[in-house]
Amino acid sequence: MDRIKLDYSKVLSFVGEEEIAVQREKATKALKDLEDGTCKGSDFLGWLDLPVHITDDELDRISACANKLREQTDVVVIVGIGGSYLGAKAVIEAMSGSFDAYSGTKVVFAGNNVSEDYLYELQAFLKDKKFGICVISKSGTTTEPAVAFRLLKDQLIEQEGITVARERIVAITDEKKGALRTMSDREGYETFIIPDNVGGRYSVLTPVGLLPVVIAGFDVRALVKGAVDMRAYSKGNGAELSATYAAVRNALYEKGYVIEITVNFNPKLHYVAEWWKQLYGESEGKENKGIFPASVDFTTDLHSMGQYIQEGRRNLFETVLSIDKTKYSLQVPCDAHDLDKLNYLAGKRVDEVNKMAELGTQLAHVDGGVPNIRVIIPELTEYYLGQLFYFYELACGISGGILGVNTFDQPGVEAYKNNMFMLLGKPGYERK
Ligand SMILES: O=P(O)(O)OC[C@H]1O[C@H](O)[C@H](O)[C@@H](O)[C@@H]1O
Repeated sequence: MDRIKLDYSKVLSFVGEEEIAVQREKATKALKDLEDGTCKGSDFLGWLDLPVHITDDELDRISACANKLREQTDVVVIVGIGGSYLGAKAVIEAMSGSFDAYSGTKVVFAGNNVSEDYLYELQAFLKDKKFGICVISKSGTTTEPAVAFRLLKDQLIEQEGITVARERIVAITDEKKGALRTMSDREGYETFIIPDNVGGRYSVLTPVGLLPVVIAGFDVRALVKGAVDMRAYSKGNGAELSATYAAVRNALYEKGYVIEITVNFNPKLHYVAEWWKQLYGESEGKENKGIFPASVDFTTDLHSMGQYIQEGRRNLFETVLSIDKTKYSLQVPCDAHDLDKLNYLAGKRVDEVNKMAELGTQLAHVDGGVPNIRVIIPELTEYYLGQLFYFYELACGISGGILGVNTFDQPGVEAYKNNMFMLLGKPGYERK
């Protein structure tokens, strides 16, 4: 098997190797603190060895539950928000055919917003369908999934009766605490546990990510294997991969490049970037510090955001998720009249056009003052996604350590919740 690679040659005209070396030294220390369990937030380091500890028995149980739901239903609604949906969504979007949604997919998502129209339309879509619910919440008390779950549970009971509804609901939550745990125990739902020492945004390789991926029909064992291999690699010299990414981005940050845009040239990676945004945004954005994580889909956004990136304020850098090999092959056809003047491309692979767009964009943006990192992914498969997740998780742990923050908490997320609870009249929040 190949491995994902990093190319940071196109940052070297913006930061010198000696500046990166300073950050590299900090990265080495941050990595050691992670491995020794002496970093800030060390109660949440369960993700470090998580892939290695996933047993065949656990995967069998996940598969059995997923297969049962697949057999009994036409649609499964994955209810969750933030870390309780983005990892699964990232894998499912990356692995699904682009038009699967139109031919009837097995998995839909809810509980990641409180849009009345979205929920209404979802309920209308599920009417008269055989559906199941996979409700995911580590805390078991998050408002968005709780509201969606209440609505969907009622609908399921109404459509199927209480006994069938109970069989079609699976909950992924804390082992002991939270409203979802209490409800699951009381109703007798099948449950899977999110370990205490794994935070939501680091939970993609727990049942939180794994169960929905199997429900959607993808190869979870390959996903785990990719992460296991990356973990094994990072125990030796391979830690360089994550440490280097962390060091380079911090060297750029020190020079005023405070926005990192993750770029893809394949729309299937859109939600990988969304997952990455939560991972880095919640981990680093605190104490008035941190790189702001943004993302764009190219070439689509070259026709909109491209202008700003090329010529706007020079405080951003790009990290391109570059896929080496496409799954399929398609050539630009020759046209006898050539009215569109495209015959110069005739016979070329569409991917060659895409690759030249990628290279052309990189050169233009570097010329325009935007440092460029490339994360090279051999192929878009579950295996390499597993590698990519672990690479980014480890790099985030290191990067937060370099920055000096507690990478594993998210105290700032509570502020809006408290206001919303007060405004909605939740008991106990009046005085706030
Ligand atoms: O899994 P839950 O407890 O429902 O949390 C879902 C998400 O919402 C929270 O507010 C946090 O900001 C996220 O880190 C978390 O992933």
